[in-house]
Amino acid sequence: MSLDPVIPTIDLSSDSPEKQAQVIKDALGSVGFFAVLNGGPKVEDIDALFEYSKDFFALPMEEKEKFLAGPSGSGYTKLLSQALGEGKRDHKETFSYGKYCGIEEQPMPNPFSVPDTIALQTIRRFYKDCHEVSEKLMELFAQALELPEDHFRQSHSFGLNTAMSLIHYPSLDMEGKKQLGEKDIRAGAHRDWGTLTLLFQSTNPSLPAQPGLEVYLPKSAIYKATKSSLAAKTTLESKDHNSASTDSYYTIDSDGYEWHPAPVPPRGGFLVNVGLAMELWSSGIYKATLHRVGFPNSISSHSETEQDEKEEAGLVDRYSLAFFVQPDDNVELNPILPGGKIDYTKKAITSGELFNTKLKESMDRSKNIPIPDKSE
Ligand SMILES: O=C(O)CCC(=O)C(=O)O
Ligand SMILES: [Fe+2]
Repeated sequence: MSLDPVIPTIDLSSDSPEKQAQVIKDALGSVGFFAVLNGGPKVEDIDALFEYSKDFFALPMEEKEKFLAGPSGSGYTKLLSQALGEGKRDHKETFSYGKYCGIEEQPMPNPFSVPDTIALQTIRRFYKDCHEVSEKLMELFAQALELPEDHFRQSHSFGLNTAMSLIHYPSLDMEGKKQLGEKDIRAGAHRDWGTLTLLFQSTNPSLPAQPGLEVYLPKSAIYKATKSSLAAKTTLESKDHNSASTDSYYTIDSDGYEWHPAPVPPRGGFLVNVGLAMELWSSGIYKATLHRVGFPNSISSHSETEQDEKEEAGLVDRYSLAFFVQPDDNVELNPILPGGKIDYTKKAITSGELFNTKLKESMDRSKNIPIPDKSE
């Protein structure tokens, strides 16, 4: 079963490993994203973490500020303090768990701060399950390139560089919606930096998933994969291509790329994409694809219920959870030569150098973007 004609799906419980590796190879060689079903963390843990996330972000600012992220990025990051893409700050706040300071030592907010509580057990189990399924995926990444199965996996120590991030994209009220600027964005267009990212959305009925993630793809990849390409093309061409870049799913630019809406996997499923470290490591065979989270379109007259209308108008908060897998700092990202051998002859960039370069770039970028004052 595929959730989307363009972004393929693997089923970890029923597809053979050969099929999984083949689907992954095709997906990462073209669109850079795929969906995973029936593997990974427990559904109840995913549901619980989204509840904790909602409670944490609802706390007063002075509480959240007690956990402000330091240089490692672990902890709380305020609304509009990051700019993943060019030109605008991201309309999101995050709480990042793990990376550098170690998951055992990190100061944690309630209810994670009390030893041996269910909350702490849940977040630790979730982190461990994500790590384990990432290891399995890295084995498949290697298998698909006919490399030894531990080629990528062995460079990722448990709990060291990998971080999970609770992400909250607050809703806008009607006034905020009216003031939405052309470039306003929930997460600016970017490529991830690491090996791979697992992306979860809440499918807990009490906190419904929100669309908004879009992947920037060559039209050829989309048309090849879409069975009724003619029907798709008609839809695309009927859009106003000059409208704001964050404004629509399927925006086409002059290079023949489109923003393709990512599917929301069903309960327990998640999306996977690769970052720049994996792109370098695989000599570009696996693609780190540009993606972003936009505000939904303006209110549609087709909305059936008040809730639909609010969702479409961006009046509902969006929560997501990302597990960013990053190789250990000293790992050299030696690329693969044609024929499958690894090129050890040149000094390759290390994972730590790559991460620090990207971190500095994003910090410099956000410093140069003024904080918007919507009251003006
Ligand atoms: O929230 C999402 O769906 C995507 C977030 C993302 O791409 C990121 O934080 O790197
Ligand atoms: Fe991302």
